[in-house]
Amino acid sequence: MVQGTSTWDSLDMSLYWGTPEEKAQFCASLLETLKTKGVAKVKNHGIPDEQIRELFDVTRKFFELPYDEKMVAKHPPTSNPNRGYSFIGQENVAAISKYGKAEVKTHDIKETFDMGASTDLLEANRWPTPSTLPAFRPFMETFYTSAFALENHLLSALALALDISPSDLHTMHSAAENEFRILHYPTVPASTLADPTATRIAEHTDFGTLTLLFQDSTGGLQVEDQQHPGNFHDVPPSVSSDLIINIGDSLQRLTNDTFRAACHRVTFPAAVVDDNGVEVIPGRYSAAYFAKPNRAASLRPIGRFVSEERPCRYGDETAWEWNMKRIKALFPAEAPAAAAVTATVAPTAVKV
Ligand SMILES: O=C(O)CCC(=O)C(=O)O
Ligand SMILES: [Fe+2]
Repeated sequence: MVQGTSTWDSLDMSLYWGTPEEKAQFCASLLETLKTKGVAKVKNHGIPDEQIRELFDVTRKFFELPYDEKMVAKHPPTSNPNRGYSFIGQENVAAISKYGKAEVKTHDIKETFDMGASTDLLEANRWPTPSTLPAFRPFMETFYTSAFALENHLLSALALALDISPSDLHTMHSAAENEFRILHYPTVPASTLADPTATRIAEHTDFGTLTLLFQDSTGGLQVEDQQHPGNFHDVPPSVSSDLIINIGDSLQRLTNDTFRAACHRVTFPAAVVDDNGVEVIPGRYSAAYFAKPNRAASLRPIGRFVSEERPCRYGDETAWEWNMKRIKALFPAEAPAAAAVTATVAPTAVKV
């Protein structure tokens, strides 16, 4: 596979809150970028820089907690409910690469924490002991709310550009049955690069509508070129407050392939020499908010995207059925012993 760079100019979302002409201009460029690339970078999206700085601060503090404390909020050994802390090796995305058909089975070296809406009655969130990190839960809940508001603006922007009713998309996403995940890819010895099965996160598409992603300045995120499949381009970490938007499977289905889900992965950046003169691959933090249709919503393509020339390509599956099908394989039956994998982890400084 070819690796390369690509131009990633950030779209300026302040236009969305400007004059009707400016708004139309932003919506059209968002549509065009997502239609051709499956990914867009956006600045001035309304989530304040200060809140994003705090996001990375809270993320680092959570992952720096002792292992036993993170395990107070532990994710179940199965994919569902997708809530809580997953230790390194617990979830392996290679299992769902190319919809489960990937030839090379890599293993992800990452730890994650997943949560849903505090109003979600089906799946409760799992938190560390409140006294250990008092600011964690309130911050994460507040950020979830900010991300939901931004999701709704982005849905409106796409609806406007597509000339469909924004309220249809809003109704389909009204329950905020989304997931918010923070990720830590730990610092590892440079010798890890010699293992071809080691990676940060294997290539995959996300399952929902849109993913709103923030990354620190370490680098390693890559996305497949939709015009030249098989080629992956770096998504350079310009400013950590820049939002990266990915199209997910559900929006591909709802729009009958007008948008195509962005296949992406996280690879290792170049090794550096640390303060002790040891060659290491620097650690990385990121945060991903997965906006999803309501569980009960059908992913059958919206009528406007179906015509005689473009017959309906997808059936009447609900968002929940699709999610469960995709998520099922993520947690291998035999995850490696947690103690062994955490032993290699050194703290990662946030580089925003
Ligand atoms: O860490 C990243 O930048 C990407 C994470 C990701 O793709 C995911 O969790 O689905
Ligand atoms: Fe992803």
